[in-house]
Amino acid sequence: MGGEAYKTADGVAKEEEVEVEEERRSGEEMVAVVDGQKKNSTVGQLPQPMKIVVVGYALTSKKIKSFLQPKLEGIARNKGILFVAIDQTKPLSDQGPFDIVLHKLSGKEWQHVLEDYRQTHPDVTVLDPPDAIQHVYNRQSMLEDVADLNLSDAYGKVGVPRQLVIKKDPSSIPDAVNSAGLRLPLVAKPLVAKSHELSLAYDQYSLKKLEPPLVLQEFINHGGVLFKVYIVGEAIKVVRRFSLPDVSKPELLKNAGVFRFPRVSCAAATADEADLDPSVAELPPRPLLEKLARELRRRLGLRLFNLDIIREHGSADKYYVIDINYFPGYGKMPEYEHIFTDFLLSLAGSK
Ligand SMILES: Nc1ncnc2c1ncn2[C@@H]1O[C@H](COP(=O)(O)OP(=O)(O)OP(=O)(O)O)[C@@H](O)[C@H]1O
Ligand SMILES: O=P(O)(O)O[C@H]1[C@H](O)[C@@H](O)[C@H](OP(=O)(O)O)[C@@H](OP(=O)(O)O)[C@H]1O
Ligand SMILES: [Mg+2]
Ligand SMILES: [Mg+2]
Repeated sequence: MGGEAYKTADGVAKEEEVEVEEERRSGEEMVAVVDGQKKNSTVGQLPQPMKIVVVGYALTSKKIKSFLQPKLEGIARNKGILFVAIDQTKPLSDQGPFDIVLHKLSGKEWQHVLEDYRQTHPDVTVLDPPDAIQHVYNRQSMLEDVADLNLSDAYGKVGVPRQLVIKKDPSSIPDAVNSAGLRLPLVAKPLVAKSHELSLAYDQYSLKKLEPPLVLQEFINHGGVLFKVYIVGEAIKVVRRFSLPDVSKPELLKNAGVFRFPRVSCAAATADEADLDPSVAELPPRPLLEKLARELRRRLGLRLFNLDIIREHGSADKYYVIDINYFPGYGKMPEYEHIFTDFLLSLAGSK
């Protein structure tokens, strides 16, 4: 467990209200000094000791840049959360002690390190368990839980596009697609979700040009806008993003071949301020998303992920989950600094 800190007498650190000029740390003890005085404002009351939550992180430099922004670190510090970089060249057990380990790194070796650490440190929350992350790093297993859930209620129906997995032999693809009865156009995605080389195939014979292992997914017209549903523990935020445009029947007949879209989703701009057809822009109903997120959190065993959801164009309530990402770009999620730090506090508090 981390050490203790003294915070405002009401125990709540409000970074907009108080400006922390200096923080003095001695060992694991942290004292917030505000306006030159220890923040112990309520006359006649002793300051409330507050635990420091120590979060060890193992992230790529790209992720550190997009996620661990100064604003997040500042808000975290004011709430008594300390982010500490994990040194991968040293044994994990010799570092810390941590309350939480936050990670997004690849490699079998790192997975084993974490699995061992979870066994020997059951009191530390590892965000998230490596095996649960592996499950969504494969585009076949990724959507299985959504399909099994088969969510359908008064607010809408949530499914997944029909898809086929091709492990090898590209020459077999046209027949495999035909036998499975998949409708063109098809989106081809690398089986390993960490790769983002997406293609759109307009005719059956061009499918031979694709490079397995991949999944072939039916393209669903959705008005060119998708919903990114960010999940942080129990919190949910939805944003709109521009997406691939609809493919009309004449266009499908007119075109042939495979069109490649490297990193298409990363290039996609926000559509939150765009002047859109209201039937396309309308966000999925909140109760539907709450139910979906709650179920997936449990089934996937993940607390940090996002869902890419599209609504079939012309339908009011038919939704498809097309992608699930572990520890996505939270830097693009509105208010993530507050949501994420509150989540970390809730984890520490629930122990
Ligand atoms: N089945 C589909 N129907 C229609 N459009 C799709 C479909 N699958 C993917 N797309 C489009 O292609 C984009 C990329 O697909 P997807 O989200 O699966 O890839 P990704 O590389 O995993 O993305 P991310 O960067 O979100 O991880 C989507 O954002 C969407 O615009
Ligand atoms: O938040 P969305 O739009 O879904 O996009 C994310 C991708 O899904 C993630 O895969 C990226 O993270 P990694 O580069 O760590 O895989 C992530 O990278 P980032 O955290 O550096 O922004 C994003 O590109
Ligand atoms: Mg995506
Ligand atoms: Mg993805």
